[in-house]
Amino acid sequence: MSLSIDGLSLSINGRTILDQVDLKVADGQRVGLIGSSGSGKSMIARSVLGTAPLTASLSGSILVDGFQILGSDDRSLADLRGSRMGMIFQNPSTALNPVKKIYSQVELPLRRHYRLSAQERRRRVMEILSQVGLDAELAGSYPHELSGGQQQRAAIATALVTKPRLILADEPTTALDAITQRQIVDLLVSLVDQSGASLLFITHDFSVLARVADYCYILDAGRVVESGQTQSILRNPSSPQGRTLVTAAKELTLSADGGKHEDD
Ligand SMILES: Nc1ncnc2c1ncn2[C@@H]1O[C@H](COP(=O)(O)OP(=O)(O)OP(=O)(O)O)[C@@H](O)[C@H]1O
Repeated sequence: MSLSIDGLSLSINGRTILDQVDLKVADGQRVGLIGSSGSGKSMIARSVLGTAPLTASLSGSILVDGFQILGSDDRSLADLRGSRMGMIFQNPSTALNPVKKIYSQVELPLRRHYRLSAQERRRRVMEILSQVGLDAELAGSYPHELSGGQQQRAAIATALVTKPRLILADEPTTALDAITQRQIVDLLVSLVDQSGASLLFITHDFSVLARVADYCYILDAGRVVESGQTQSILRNPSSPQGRTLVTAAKELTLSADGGKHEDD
């Protein structure tokens, strides 16, 4: 499912938060949105989902598969979110309901948005749990009984159980350790590729982004300051913000390698 954002501006109480943002995700494409903290990345995701703060005033256009999000009624937006768009957030422990077992959380979007028998729902829930690498017996667990990585797998299962055609992932690995981070990123990429869905992946870390997206947009203070092929931006960023983010990713990689460099 394609996403086309054109001239999106958003302000709250007269303060500009997004300024004429243009961003495209083609059907089946994986695109990255990268920027420092507070640059407006989550506000773009919230605008696409139709969940920007009530005090926000928005202008421009957001088309999801040709459907105009801006100005749409709550009912249509809720239907779109529940069935055709999937959202994965940074912190799985806040995305999951602490008093509900994993099975019923993953099942909920199916109950809400599809007319399926209990048996059909069960088949789909167990299928997606297996695809995200969670043992069937964990379906009966509460979120606090799972590790951070398992919680994020459960959150991914909840987001993907309805087979959405557009997935928004907002820093889905930031709360995880480096090894789990890599496993979750690779899992997400393989699930997205298998399903043929489109992905907008939000991060502040180029080393994560490079594993996910061939094309990316750099956001700074609510404006897109650079966009292009991820590898070419990594080699030769043209904006000062791009240079800062690329340098930070290289320093992180170097310290993770104990100071070794690719060319060593
Ligand atoms: N409900 C709100 N009311 C007013 N301002 C808000 C609200 N939510 C976010 N903002 C402001 O909007 C700007 C963009 O925030 P946003 O969360 O989109 O940034 P971000 O790039 O996702 O940051 P991070 O990487 O830290 O999550 C920030 O200056 C933030 O303070």
